[in-house]
Amino acid sequence: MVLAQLGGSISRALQQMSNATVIDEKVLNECLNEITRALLQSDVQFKLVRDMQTNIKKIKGKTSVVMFVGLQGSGKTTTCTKYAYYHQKKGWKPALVCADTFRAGAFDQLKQNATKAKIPFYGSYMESDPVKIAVEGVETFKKENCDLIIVDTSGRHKQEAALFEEMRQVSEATKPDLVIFVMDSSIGQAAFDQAQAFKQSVSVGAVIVTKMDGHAKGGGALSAVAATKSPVIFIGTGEHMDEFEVFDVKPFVSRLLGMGDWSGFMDKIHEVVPMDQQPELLQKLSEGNFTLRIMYEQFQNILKMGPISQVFSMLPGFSAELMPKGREKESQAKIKRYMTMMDSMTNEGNSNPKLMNESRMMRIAIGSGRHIREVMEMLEEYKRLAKIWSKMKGLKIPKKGEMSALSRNMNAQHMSKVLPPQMLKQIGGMGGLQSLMKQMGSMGSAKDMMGMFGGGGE
Ligand SMILES: Nc1nc2c(ncn2[C@@H]2O[C@H](COP(=O)(O)OP(=O)(O)OP(=O)(O)O)[C@@H](O)[C@H]2O)c(=O)[nH]1
Repeated sequence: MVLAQLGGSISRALQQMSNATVIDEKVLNECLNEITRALLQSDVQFKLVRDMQTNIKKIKGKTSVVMFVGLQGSGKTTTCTKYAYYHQKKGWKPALVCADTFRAGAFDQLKQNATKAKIPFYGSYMESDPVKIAVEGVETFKKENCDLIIVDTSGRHKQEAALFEEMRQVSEATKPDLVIFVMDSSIGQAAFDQAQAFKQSVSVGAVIVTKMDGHAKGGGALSAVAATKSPVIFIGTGEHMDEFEVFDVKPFVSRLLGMGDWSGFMDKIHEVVPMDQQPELLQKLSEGNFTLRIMYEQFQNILKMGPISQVFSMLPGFSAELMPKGREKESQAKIKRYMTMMDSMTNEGNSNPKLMNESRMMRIAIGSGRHIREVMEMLEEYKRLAKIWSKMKGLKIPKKGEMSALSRNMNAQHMSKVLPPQMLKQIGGMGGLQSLMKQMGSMGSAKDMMGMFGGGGE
């Protein structure tokens, strides 16, 4: 098995496991068996593989201590609860410790969040020593057999010596398996220095970017990743407990580039559109040409492929608005109706929507036996889709099999143009950016393993 295949098999096995709602013995065994098979096929020594299996199983029963660090207001406390809640849903037994004695109200906030999520918490109104609270909290929850103990630490408005000293002491006393640096997506270029300062005090092993629901694109995350040499594992997308997503590099990069999820789009084209139609479709899209004909053909593909609900969501724009969930039948009928009107449009001799006027619309309506209102609705739908698909203009058409590498390279190239030069320099120029994105891309499936296997530190 070549290295790329081995990597693929392992990623798939990990991804399957991270998709599971509860990671129990069975899910873990399936994942390990899958990895074992791939390693053996790659001629890795049997003894090595067996030892790996045993070691991973041993670590699984161990309690993980995860310490959160970040500046005040970065969203640390909120993120601690989100992280705990996320893992609770996956079958973990998390607990929260509030070692933030600096901000009045921090304990109340954590207590309130934890109570809402039914997660045990520990803190004190009287004790002013964060190290003492952290140690007591971790010990208490270890005794209670919690397997994920999350320690929230103090923040400050800016990086200052007292904060870092406190963090260092808490870390030394609690010996976390993973330290997570929480950063606000809007900090921009300050991210590098900030993340580096934290990394110099404690061994940051992962980054979480908060407030991605706002206007900020989160470009600073790249600097934080470069400074801490650690992956982004989650993003915060709102104030609520479940507004928390596993980090996915493609939409993140697309957002940075302001292009929508077009690299995912390329993969989707390959899934949905028949092979022989792909080059022509991509060619037309790269010319910025989303015609009614293309819309018609994609409708045909969708209707042919069924079950419609699964296929639909694969093409950009064709999902939420055109076909709300649970109303597949209605949507299918709507598509057929649109197609009849489009047929009548072509029969009428001119299918250019730009040349549409009321009398033409009326003729199309009569020709297809529909109401003029429906013709207008269909044209509106066309405009909406054309707008989404017009983003594909200028797209380079990859050869078969080059998809991932190409989208990665293009992303890096595009990104090097939109990133502030100073940030690009910090990251290590174009070469640094490319390897950073590769690193980010390969993190996908490893992220859930981090807490689990106690990794993440240096
Ligand atoms: N919109 C949005 N708001 C968020 C997100 N994460 C946190 N917040 C909000 O950001 C504000 C600050 O969050 P906290 O969790 O209190 O910040 P903190 O970093 O713990 O602050 P200190 O405890 O003082 O260090 C709160 O109003 C949160 O509700 C997010 O992903 N999106």
